Amino acid sequence: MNIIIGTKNPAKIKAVQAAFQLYEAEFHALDIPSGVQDQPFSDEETIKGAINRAYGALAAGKGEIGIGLEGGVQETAYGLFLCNWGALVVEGKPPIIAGGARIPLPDEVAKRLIAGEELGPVMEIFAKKEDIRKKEGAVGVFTNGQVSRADMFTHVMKLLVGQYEYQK
Ligand SMILES: O=P(O)(O)OP(=O)(O)OP(=O)(O)OC[C@H]1O[C@@H](n2cnc3c(O)ncnc32)[C@H](O)[C@@H]1O
Ligand SMILES: [Mg+2]
Repeated sequence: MNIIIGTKNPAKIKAVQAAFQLYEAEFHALDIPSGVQDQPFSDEETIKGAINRAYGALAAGKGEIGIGLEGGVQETAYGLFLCNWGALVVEGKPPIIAGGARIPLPDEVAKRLIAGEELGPVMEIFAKKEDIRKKEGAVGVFTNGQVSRADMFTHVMKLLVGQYEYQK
């Protein structure tokens, strides 16, 4: 089975591979645009980005399954929360969707995003480290390394693969 992943971000690729580890699968990672803002600002926009990437991946690569994983933020009465969504698509069927764990962002980070900056670069300044989005992620930084971005996306991927198996 060929699985086309709509990103080259290693934290996301690792999560896809982990969730399909019992499958005889070949993975192909392609840079696919999300079709939404670089910094999605709601669950709905983030879901749309994940679905767009999953269908984009399926269309661009020759495979049976397309995967889209997208990170965003959602405003709430309790602050700006990280949100992450995934989509698994198979030709001719509606997308399978799953969401990831969420935590509030510190005010200092939230303010910069509300002012129009992107989380990736803001995290590099905040944590004084490069490539956080490809490694532990904001979720890893703000949970003291307890849950990395790959861990969080692995959970999303298990929710997707589990639904895919149930619906088969
Ligand atoms: O290459 P792609 O797949 O696009 O990976 P990405 O890291 O840009 O991830 P997203 O597009 O899904 O994330 C949307 C934005 O949020 C940032 N972001 C999301 N989650 C993050 C995290 O855990 N740590 C740091 N930046 C994050 C990311 O850099 C983007 O600015
Ligand atoms: Mg991106």
